[in-house]
Amino acid sequence: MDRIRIVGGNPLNGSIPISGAKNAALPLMIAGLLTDEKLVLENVPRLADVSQLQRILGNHGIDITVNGKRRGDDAYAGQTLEIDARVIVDTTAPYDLVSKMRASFWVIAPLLARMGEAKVSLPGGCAIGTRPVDFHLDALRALGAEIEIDGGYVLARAPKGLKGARIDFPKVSVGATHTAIMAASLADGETIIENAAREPEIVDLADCINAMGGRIEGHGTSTVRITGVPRLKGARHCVLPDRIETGTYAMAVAMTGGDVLLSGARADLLDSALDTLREAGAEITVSNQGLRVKRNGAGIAPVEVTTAPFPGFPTDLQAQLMALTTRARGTSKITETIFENRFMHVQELARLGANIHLDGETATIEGVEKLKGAPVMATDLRASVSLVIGALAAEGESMIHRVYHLDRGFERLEEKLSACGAEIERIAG
Ligand SMILES: CC(=O)N[C@H]1[C@@H](OP(=O)(O)OP(=O)(O)OC[C@H]2O[C@@H](n3ccc(=O)[nH]c3=O)[C@H](O)[C@@H]2O)O[C@H](CO)[C@@H](O)[C@@H]1O
Ligand SMILES: C=C(OP(=O)(O)O)C(=O)O
Repeated sequence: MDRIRIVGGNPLNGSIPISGAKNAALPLMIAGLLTDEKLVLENVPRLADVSQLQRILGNHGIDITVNGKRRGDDAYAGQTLEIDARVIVDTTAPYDLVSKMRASFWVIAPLLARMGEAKVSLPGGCAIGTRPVDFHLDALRALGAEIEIDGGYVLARAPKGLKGARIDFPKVSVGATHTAIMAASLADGETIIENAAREPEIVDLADCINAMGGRIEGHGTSTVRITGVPRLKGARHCVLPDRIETGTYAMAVAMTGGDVLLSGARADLLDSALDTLREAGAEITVSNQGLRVKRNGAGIAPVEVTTAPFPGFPTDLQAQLMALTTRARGTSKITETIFENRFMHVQELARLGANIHLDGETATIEGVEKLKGAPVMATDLRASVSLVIGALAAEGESMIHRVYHLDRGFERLEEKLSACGAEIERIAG
């Protein structure tokens, strides 16, 4: 398994290109199953999760043509995927594939909507929590699907098609909102989704489906109205920039000091996370090139944050913020409300010298003067990058093990950071 070696202490200066968003690219690729025409997706990031989903879609008989860089593209340009789901040869998504990439469970929606049936493995457990799919299944039942669970698989049937309905989620769920929007887009009649997730990736999916001939309104608010159409056509859509990658690198600069342009980043996608970063002492200026992040001189100020669905502080930036606060001038508090086990980075940050106390869903972080490099282990996607942030500021050498977690959601991380002066290298092994 690859490792990443970092020698901390260098400030970050220069420019980091922000890739297309993993959490937008995945539902957009799945939406390709909604039409028998070509869906062309631009600015798709080169990530392990994207490759895994390509394999899963291939299992359904979907052709995906990958166009790499075109003449004039810079080294970091995203890839273009042409998704051709003209023929769906298999409506089963097997355990060995779904268990590797949870979001692939969402194929249940287009398979059911287009083929009238789907047999999809339950995704199984995950490091950060139980992550059930009951809200997804309740939404599909509301749309008229017969749902049965047998042998770890969800057997869904709608031989007469899906019917528009009212869906009221008891709790905000990004994935269940994606599932409901995709299924309702081809249902007969009108669907109203209440307590819908408002994440920018939901908006990106709905905009894409509308470009395919869908009729979705209110996306980005808690109430989404969908008028089903008999079929959807092909379209061309550009994946929006990754707000979590943006926030991650902004926190890295805030941690090490320096001055970096996050090119292609969009401030409107970060909302409360930008406020928190500024409160912590980062200077952030917005331009049409992206976000410029600086931290010179004055240290890191402590913050108190509670994660929440968009537009609240994103749970996917919680681990990164914790790394930043380990060197704040005072005591910070971070409360995680979305997932029940998303503090696994705490023990690893402590190996770097951090002083963190856990009490249920709240972490109290006493800022320390300095961190010291050490061998540490990645436990999940965002925890892994919080260790990178800690190591970038720690004295001496750190070795981060199990970086396959990192490769799920951060494209060319070591290249992007070393281009800004970090002493970082990947050691194959
Ligand atoms: C590929 C992708 O986009 N992943 C994101 C998506 O994950 P995902 O869509 O899996 O997360 P959800 O928004 O669904 O989860 C929110 C909470 O609802 C619970 N829940 C969810 C569904 C369900 O049927 N029943 C249920 O109880 C979950 O256990 C969790 O406690 O949103 C999360 C919350 O913003 C992000 O951290 C993930 O990066
Ligand atoms: C939890 C995440 O992703 P996933 O839902 O794919 O596990 C994430 O992107 O932080």
